[in-house]
Amino acid sequence: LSSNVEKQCRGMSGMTRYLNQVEAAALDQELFTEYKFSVDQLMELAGLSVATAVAQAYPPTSYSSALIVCGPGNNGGDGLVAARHMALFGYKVAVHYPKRTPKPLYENLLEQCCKFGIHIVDKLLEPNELKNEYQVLVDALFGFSFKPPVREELKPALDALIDGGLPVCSVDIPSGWHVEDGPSSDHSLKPALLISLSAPKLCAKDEYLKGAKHYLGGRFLPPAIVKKYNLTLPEYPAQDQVVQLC
Ligand SMILES: NC(=O)C1=CN([C@@H]2O[C@H](COP(=O)(O)OP(=O)(O)OC[C@H]3O[C@@H](n4cnc5c(N)ncnc54)[C@H](O)[C@@H]3O)[C@@H](O)[C@H]2O)[C@H](O)CC1
Ligand SMILES: [K+]
Repeated sequence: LSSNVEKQCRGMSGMTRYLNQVEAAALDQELFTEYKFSVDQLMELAGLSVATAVAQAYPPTSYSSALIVCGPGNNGGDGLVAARHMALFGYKVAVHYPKRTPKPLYENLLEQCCKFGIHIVDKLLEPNELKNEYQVLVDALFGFSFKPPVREELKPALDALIDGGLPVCSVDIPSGWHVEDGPSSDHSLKPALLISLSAPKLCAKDEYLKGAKHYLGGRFLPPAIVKKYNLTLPEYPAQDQVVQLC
């Protein structure tokens, strides 16, 4: 880390207010009920910011082939959106989406992925073989609604992220981590990059991230929500969709 980034990082962790799980869900709900956003709107901005942060940290010129592991909820939806934008950014993109929720929102996003030439991988390679196909992984398995422990059916997807030996970019929450208490065992996911969406949750504290890069994205919060939740967020540079915290 350059000394500038270190200073910024230390400064951020001192001043940032991290959300707990209940606050993250309440803020999310308020955006839909009080501020009349649709899920699609926010998911598009969230997914675009994920793709942007991944491309800044792991550019397609060096990390040309990406696998995005998507879960059954909105975190997985962010992954499907990010996949499409990453394809536009020049990555060769594959998506693994083992547990699909039958809702038009996700079905449409998946259809768009197919139409953008994204390869849908039904059966994953063994974790030790992933390196032969991909250079970077995106973890869109679980977000702020995750309750440990991971159910059996999604363990292989999580193990691929943990044991793949590739840089993992986690969307909002490193999958398998407690939203507030961070990693639960020595075999927890160790992301190389976390993209917090709208505001960091407690598990994004430096003591848990241990040197991983940390970006904030999801630039869509109404000023009144920032005030109500007493959020202390960094300024996004100019028109950027992401800001690097660490
Ligand atoms: N306000 C924002 O910043 C926005 C964030 N977005 C993203 O949405 C997720 C939260 O989405 P949600 O649908 O509430 O939940 P998850 O995706 O975290 O997961 C729910 C999904 O997972 C299953 N599940 C939960 N626990 C387990 C378990 N132990 N084992 C297996 N499966 C589990 C559960 O059954 C559900 O199916 C947030 O993090 C952001 O990424 C929005 O995109 C936009 C607004
Ligand atoms: K995740």
